[in-house]
Amino acid sequence: MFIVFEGIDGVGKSSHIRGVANFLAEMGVQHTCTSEFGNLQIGKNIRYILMNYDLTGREELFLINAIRSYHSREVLAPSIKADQWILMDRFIDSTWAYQHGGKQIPKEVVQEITNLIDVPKPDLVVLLDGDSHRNIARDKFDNAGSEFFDRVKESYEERFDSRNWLRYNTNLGYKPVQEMIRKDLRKRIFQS
Ligand SMILES: Nc1ncnc2c1ncn2[C@@H]1O[C@H](COP(=O)(O)OP(=O)(O)O)[C@@H](O)[C@H]1O
Ligand SMILES: Cc1cn([C@H]2C[C@H](O)[C@@H](COP(=O)(O)OP(=O)(O)O)O2)c(=O)[nH]c1=O
Repeated sequence: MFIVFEGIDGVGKSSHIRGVANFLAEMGVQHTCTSEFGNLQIGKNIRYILMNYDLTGREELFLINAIRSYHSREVLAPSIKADQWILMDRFIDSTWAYQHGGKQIPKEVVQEITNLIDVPKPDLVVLLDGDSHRNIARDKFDNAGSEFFDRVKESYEERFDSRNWLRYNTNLGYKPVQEMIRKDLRKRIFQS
């Protein structure tokens, strides 16, 4: 089961991934937690570039897809082969939300670049929808202002697919949302 957590910066993705990882450990489900910008050193370097250089949306798109392809080969493919559950912090829908929605790169351009790389499709996307809990003035994306984030949120809405997306209102607080996520995943554990 390949699960991706999506949502704006500071909405609680890392916290909920940690919670779900603990839950899977309790249930005896083999799993791995990963993200393109956080797992491998090369990804951390790319994140540094993204956060500290004034890149155009297209430049970001190329960089992100390069690391996406590499991370997929190095982390996703072996985990899938080993039949592990994957909990991933952001994936392709972040690119739709940030580079298409936020930075307003046309759909066709995002689609064309995305088509060039071969990556697995998530079984489930967990969309965390609510306010950011991060000190907003901290980084470049936050400085881009609330209109940027409104467009990011709108793009997530456009991408929402009721077939394999679940949405949670994080403004209800961490604990109730984590409980809802666990309840929904429990069904899937017993199905698999
Ligand atoms: N529901 C919540 N209420 C209050 N603070 C929260 C909540 N969820 C997360 N946080 C805090 O907000 C910050 C950002 O959360 P994090 O999980 O890192 O978000 P993301 O991975 O989406 O950027 C962390 O300091 C975290 O402890
Ligand atoms: C994966 C991805 C992230 N990003 C952005 C979202 C974040 O602002 C930034 C860093 O990602 P990340 O480290 O996941 O941020 P956070 O923990 O704050 O949610 O990169 C894109 O613009 N496009 C993408 O495809």
